[in-house]
Amino acid sequence: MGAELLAAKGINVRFGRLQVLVDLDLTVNRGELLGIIGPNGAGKSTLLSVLGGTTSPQEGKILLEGVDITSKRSSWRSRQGIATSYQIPRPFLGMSVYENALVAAQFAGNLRGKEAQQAALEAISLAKLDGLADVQAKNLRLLDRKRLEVARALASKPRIMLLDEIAGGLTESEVPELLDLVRGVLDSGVTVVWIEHVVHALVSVATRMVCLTYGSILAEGNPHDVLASPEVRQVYLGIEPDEEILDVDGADAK
Ligand SMILES: Nc1ncnc2c1ncn2[C@@H]1O[C@H](COP(=O)(O)OP(=O)(O)OP(=O)(O)O)[C@@H](O)[C@H]1O
Repeated sequence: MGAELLAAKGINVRFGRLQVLVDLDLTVNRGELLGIIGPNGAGKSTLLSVLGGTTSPQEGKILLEGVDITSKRSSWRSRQGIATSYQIPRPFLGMSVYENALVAAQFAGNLRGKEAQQAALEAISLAKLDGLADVQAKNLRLLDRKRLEVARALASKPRIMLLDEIAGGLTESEVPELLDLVRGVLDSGVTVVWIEHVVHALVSVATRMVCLTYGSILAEGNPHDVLASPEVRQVYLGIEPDEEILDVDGADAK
């Protein structure tokens, strides 16, 4: 089996007259954590939704292990192991953590009976929510809702997980806990694609990084090399090539 798990080939997406993805090629390799960064409006979420099947490209193909799945809906893709976790956690608020994971196992993962129950329990355990299994989702703090969102994706027994800005809204002290969770997902054998504006978080776990701008790939490779490249510094971080980085996270760098 080759390294390529999921691939986008020659993807073009237009919303009316706005071209959001331009002849985009992207490969996701088995076992990697591919981080995707880029300025607002670069097309990152659109790319993730094209991979997950909620947006159809006007041109191009999506391949899963070399098989063309471009015409397949997101529900079909989730049953084939492509799970998506969105920026805003949206569990069923009136259901418990366990019930939410179970529903995901049944509907996203197409699992039944004991197998679904087992998948839900394993997902809850990996997401470190064991002690909260009976708590209603509406009573969880934000970090635990994020955990639940990852648990719901895990319960479908995915091969690949697409994460869209899941660190958003967390405090600095909560981010390391989320990183531990994502590392755990990766260590369990799930390939991860993670879009994130919290770059320092992403760079600490990503095994490869892509910087997107105006719907095209500006740079890709080792995360530290990508962040250090003059093009990325200028376009994404707003730093001129000969300017020293004083405070990448602060307003001074903008
Ligand atoms: N369904 C849609 N209809 C019309 N325009 C859209 C739609 N979805 C996205 N866009 C536009 O496409 C462009 C790219 O959006 P996208 O959300 O993919 O960018 P992004 O890189 O994820 O941005 P951000 O970092 O701000 O989330 C934006 O100009 C956005 O307004």
